[in-house]
Amino acid sequence: MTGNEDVLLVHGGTPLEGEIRVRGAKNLVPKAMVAALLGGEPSRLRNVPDIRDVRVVRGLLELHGVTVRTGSEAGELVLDPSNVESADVADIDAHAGSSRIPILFCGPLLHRLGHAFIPGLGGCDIGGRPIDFHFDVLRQFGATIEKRPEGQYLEAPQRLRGTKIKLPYPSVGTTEQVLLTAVLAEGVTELSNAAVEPEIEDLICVLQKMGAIISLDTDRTIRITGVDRLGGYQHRALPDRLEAASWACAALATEGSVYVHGASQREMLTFLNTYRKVGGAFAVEDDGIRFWHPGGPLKAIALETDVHPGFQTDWQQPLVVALTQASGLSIVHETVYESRLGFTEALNQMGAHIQLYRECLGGTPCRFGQRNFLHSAVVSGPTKLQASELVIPDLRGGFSYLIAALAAQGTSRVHGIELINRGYENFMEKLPGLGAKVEAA
Ligand SMILES: CC(=O)N[C@H]1[C@@H](OP(=O)(O)OP(=O)(O)OC[C@H]2O[C@@H](n3ccc(=O)[nH]c3=O)[C@H](O)[C@@H]2O)O[C@H](CO)[C@@H](O)[C@@H]1O
Ligand SMILES: C=C(OP(=O)(O)O)C(=O)O
Repeated sequence: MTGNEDVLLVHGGTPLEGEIRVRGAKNLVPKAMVAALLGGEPSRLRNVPDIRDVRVVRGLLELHGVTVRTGSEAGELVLDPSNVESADVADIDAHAGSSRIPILFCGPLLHRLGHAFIPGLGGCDIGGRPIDFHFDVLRQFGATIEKRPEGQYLEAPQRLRGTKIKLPYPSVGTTEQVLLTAVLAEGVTELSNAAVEPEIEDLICVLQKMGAIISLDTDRTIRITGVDRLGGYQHRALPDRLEAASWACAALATEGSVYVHGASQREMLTFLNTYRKVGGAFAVEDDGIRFWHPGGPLKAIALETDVHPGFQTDWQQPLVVALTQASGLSIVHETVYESRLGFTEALNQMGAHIQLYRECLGGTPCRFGQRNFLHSAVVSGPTKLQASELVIPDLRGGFSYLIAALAAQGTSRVHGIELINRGYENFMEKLPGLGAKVEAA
């Protein structure tokens, strides 16, 4: 790409047609990389996408003394944690604000070194995103935490001990925090009201391969029996169901057809049901899923985001773009993040009719109902979208703006596209491969 690397001109109005491949999940791969810190031997992770969150975690692991090299297969990483004890982490401040993953280094570093320093977190600005649950559970394991201006300093005065925890909300990150800490803690940990996203199950598989003992009950309870030592693992990361859904929405909104190699039905059941209700068509094949607009009007729906197995919040933003093309009034109730609908303002500038509400418009009152957050939307469609000047606010919002620009009439200027690299591998190559007319500004 030449010109301004961070601004993309999108000439809209052409359906996306063709094939792309999704690889390992952004929400699993960096965590499986962190898990390698717990092992006494090297680990091998396959199906690793080339995205910024992976590069950030690789840098952090290397800083902590883990040798990371590419394996013989494309997308394979070999992670060797033998030198963690002798690493010099003086430069850790440079990693502040890079992603949400550093918080998950706490348990592994406390086990290995007895202390950990966690720089300020990054990640999408879609709500307050506190980390109070993380610190509450780490204290329960026996860690002490000191807030410093540059980050958080943690110590484990003695070996961490298994404990009984009930999460106030099934937080994905906190569930992973508990898993990565409990596996080497002394005794049994019982975690109730845990998150059970497919990426968490895959992390459990990684840890079991390393020698951990973990059971998952049907009532969101996870039990972990701590062991004294873990080995390495060999694992192929589950595919990115969030990226797959984003391309599915792009096919629908542009009236095109996209075959997503690597997409897996099992982890996308809820998305696929919703896609069908909106009027999208799909065919599940051995190696992936084909998504297309079958012609005729799309249908308005009522949608509530939720923890798994509900409708994943990261699917919401791309689907909203497709809903601007559906006939009638769609209702969207975002119950996971309080500020994940702000991206709709730019869609309205493009001609969409989306009204935000503070009330819980879905069937279920959520945590945000009485708290003044614009977390429900009514999307009135269909509306013709016109090109616009767009500034990317966050990862999924950014991909959603690309979809809107591709569906719109005219040429949009999309600023901040670098943010999309955090979770969408090679999207700048995938787009022209699907017939999208895009160029650097
Ligand atoms: C890197 C990664 O995997 N990111 C995913 C992960 O984010 P992440 O792990 O950050 O999300 P959580 O599930 O923890 O957050 C869910 C809710 O819990 C709240 N909360 C969380 C922790 C805490 O200490 N206190 C607290 O109040 C959050 O503000 C939010 O309202 O799960 C989200 C929900 O599926 C996804 O949208 C993100 O893509
Ligand atoms: C919110 C997301 O990610 P993160 O937690 O990394 O900010 C996302 O993937 O949409």
